[in-house]
Amino acid sequence: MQNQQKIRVAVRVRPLLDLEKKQGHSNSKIDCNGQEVIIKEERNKKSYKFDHVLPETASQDQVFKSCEIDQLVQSVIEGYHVTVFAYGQTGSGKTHTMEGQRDDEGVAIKQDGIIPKTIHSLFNRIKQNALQRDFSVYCSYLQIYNEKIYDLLGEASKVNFGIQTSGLKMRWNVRDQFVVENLFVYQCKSAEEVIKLFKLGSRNRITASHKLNFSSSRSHSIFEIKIESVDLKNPDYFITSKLELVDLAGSERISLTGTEGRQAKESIEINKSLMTLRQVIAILSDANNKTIPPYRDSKLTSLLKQSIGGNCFCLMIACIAPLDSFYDENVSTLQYATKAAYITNLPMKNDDPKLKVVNELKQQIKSLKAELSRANEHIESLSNIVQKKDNNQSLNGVQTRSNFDNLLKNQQRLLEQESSDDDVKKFDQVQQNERLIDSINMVRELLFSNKEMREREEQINQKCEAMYREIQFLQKENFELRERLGDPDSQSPQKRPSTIKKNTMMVEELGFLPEQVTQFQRNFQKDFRETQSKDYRDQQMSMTNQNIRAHSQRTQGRQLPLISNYQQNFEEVQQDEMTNFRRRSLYQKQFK
Ligand SMILES: Nc1ncnc2c1ncn2[C@@H]1O[C@H](COP(=O)(O)OP(=O)(O)OP(=O)(O)O)[C@@H](O)[C@H]1O
Repeated sequence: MQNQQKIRVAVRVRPLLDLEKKQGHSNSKIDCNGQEVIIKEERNKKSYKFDHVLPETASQDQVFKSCEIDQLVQSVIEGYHVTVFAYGQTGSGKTHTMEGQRDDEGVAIKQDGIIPKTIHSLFNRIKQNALQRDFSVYCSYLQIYNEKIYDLLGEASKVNFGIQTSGLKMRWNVRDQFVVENLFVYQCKSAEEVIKLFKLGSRNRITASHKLNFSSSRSHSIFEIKIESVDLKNPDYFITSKLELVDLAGSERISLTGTEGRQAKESIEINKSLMTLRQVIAILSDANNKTIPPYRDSKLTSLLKQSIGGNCFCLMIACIAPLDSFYDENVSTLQYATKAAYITNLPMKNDDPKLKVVNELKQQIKSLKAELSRANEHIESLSNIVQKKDNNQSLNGVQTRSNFDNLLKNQQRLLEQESSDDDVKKFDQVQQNERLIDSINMVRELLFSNKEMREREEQINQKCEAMYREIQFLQKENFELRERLGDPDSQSPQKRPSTIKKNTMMVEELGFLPEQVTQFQRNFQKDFRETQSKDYRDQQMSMTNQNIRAHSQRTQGRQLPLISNYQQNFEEVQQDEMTNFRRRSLYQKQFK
């Protein structure tokens, strides 16, 4: 098929770290030769080929260029979904490749990785296309930790992480497949804004130290950038696409990482979800295997369903490290990377779903019109037969559907005045007339239901637009509220919560004017500086978090009924289509 695309696979070998060199390790195990990776063990030598091979000397820039990520960004601009994910064992360099080099807090600060480079590339492309299309960019960031989903940009932070134990819910949606409910989505105007959010989320991501990695990610993370664009010349042409940048937690053997207690439990969960991912890859890569891939067995595979074996352009970056102890895991990584390269995706342009429904309905109306004109012709020929048979009756050319009533009357008259001489002839005539009357009624019903469908379509379009406006309004409201609350993200953790608490109370509960709020803020900050009590700050912090959570639930909760309304309407239209279809088949049967 024309649009089929294999998952592209790149392998990156990380260099030995200083500490590893000091410990006496050397890289005699892995060689890169063009598109080939050769991995050696004693006398064994295994060789694997990939789309891109990045040796240990490859810089972050070279990785970005060799993997042709700029082209993927262009695909997103054109309306295709794109996923880039890093895979490999713990400590193999996934986070370094995706984010860059981390500081002690786990935030990438040096050697920008794929994510920041991609964000810059995206905004450059948006600039280049700004004269043709109007773009809106939205971001969200989540982590899957111990098989639960947490919002890295919402109220889930390291500070109150323990409170959000139940995680966010995942919901099945016919169009987008699995979606996470109540995930914070931010509209961003510049690359800097997106990067700021990304860094904030990364800081909230859970990391821990173990024997193989000083700053090991304990969760899978998905940073999603959604792009909507409208053609400036043709505002009806609306496309939406998403770019998912995924940094998986690394598979790990507890015997090597030396993890215990909570970390050991994390290892088990990480390995379980990666096992499901491997199963999905193995099934999809084997054309003879007809088993249904077990996407639903883990949150990770559910959320990556569209990316692996779905409708996205997908790039997998398999990371390996040149250490003896990594040999088995490296071989396993290379084997799954080889399998992934066999998986076929079917990237599709994501035109506006609203537009799609409208086009489908237009198509349906067109085919109903064609059927109707065929029915008219049929009626006309039947009328001619009837006319010929009854010389005393003149039907005066029943030709179009506007003459249905005349036809009906004439046929009834015909029935009443039928000569009684020939009983057999009369019986035929009666039957024919009955059929004719039935068909006319049926055509009428079809016309009527067509009209109803058009009205319904119009209503749905209006509802869609209203809902869309409402969602945008809510997002804007959320964003503004956060900003008004003193941009908690840019403040130090000690200062942030109490300011938020004060602002939240003022704005939400008391309903002060903005100038009053600003004055209160100033007073409060002064009060706060004078208040040295740590207990007081802790108490304020927890109250603030509760307020933000309550507000977020309230605003996001308002979107759900709208969405369910929309779904209900959509189902009703589908029901109507079914009824129409049945009517048409009945009608066709009648004339066979
Ligand atoms: N290409 C590279 N050049 C220099 N240092 C690297 C490179 N790749 C990885 N590193 C270093 O190796 C260490 C482990 O890398 P990283 O944290 O990215 O591994 P990971 O695969 O994300 O591990 P985990 O799954 O445990 O999170 C880090 O100190 C990182 O800075």
